[in-house]
Amino acid sequence: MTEMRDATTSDVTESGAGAETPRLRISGVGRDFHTRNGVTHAVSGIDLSIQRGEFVALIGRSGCGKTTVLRMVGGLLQPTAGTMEVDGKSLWRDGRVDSSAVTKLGVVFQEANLFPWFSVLDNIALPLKLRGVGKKERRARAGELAELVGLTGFEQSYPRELSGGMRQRAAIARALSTEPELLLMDEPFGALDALTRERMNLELQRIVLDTSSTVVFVTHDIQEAVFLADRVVQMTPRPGRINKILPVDFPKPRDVELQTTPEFNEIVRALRHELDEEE
Ligand SMILES: Nc1ncnc2c1ncn2[C@@H]1O[C@H](COP(=O)(O)OP(=O)(O)OP(=O)(O)O)[C@@H](O)[C@H]1O
Repeated sequence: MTEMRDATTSDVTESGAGAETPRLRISGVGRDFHTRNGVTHAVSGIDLSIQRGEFVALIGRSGCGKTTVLRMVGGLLQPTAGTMEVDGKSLWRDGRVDSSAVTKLGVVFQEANLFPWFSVLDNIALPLKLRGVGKKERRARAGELAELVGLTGFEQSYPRELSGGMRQRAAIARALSTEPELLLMDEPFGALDALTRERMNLELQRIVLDTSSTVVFVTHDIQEAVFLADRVVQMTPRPGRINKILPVDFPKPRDVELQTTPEFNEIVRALRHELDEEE
């Protein structure tokens, strides 16, 4: 039987005595938005610790604050309450984001946000260029990543010449180029067709295992969350809070066949049931 844990108790063991410093620690984090119509409490009281090498998926209904959490972790949005630490160091201090923490992050959002005047290869290589990696090395690395995401033959194309899914794959390759310690992904495969999405899931799993990356992955797709994650965090809206945290203990690497097993589908059903309960 699948065991769901209440969010309130989930962090106790992780932050207990002797535990290693988590890659990411979110404590009591909230974010309000002041609009013409009043205040929106987008998220409130978020507590979550993520260990090195852990893959955590955030799921929940539209508007429950998943993107808001990811943007705060990514240093793009300041929390109005609580603290965030990357490797034990505050991400935000005196209203400013710690630039040394941000360099550890790789970010892939819903839109690819490629530079239109750069080729695919130059887009993928850009973070390496900004870090001073030599031209030959960064082009070789970008070429490998282009192959990895299925863009071989399109290295010299410009973003406008690619489909939406191909642009997104280039954005993923770009985020992976620096082998980030914390990879933040917001529905990165939402625009891809089902087969490409499945392939990207397998490739992402392999890359994450190879690089021991820590990942926070937002998705609407429960199956995708359970396939990829070590823990699935389910949020509820108004204000956005963590409702449940579900460990997924299948060994890795996982094969697509896993998705046909009763054990896998029991976890998917349990999460779907939680989401249905909200209605
Ligand atoms: N810049 C903003 N200004 C005002 N309200 C905002 C802003 N950004 C988000 N919100 C509000 O905060 C809440 C959470 O939004 P958020 O985009 O984080 O949800 P989400 O779970 O990522 O949704 P989706 O699954 O649709 O992407 C929503 O009520 C949204 O309207």
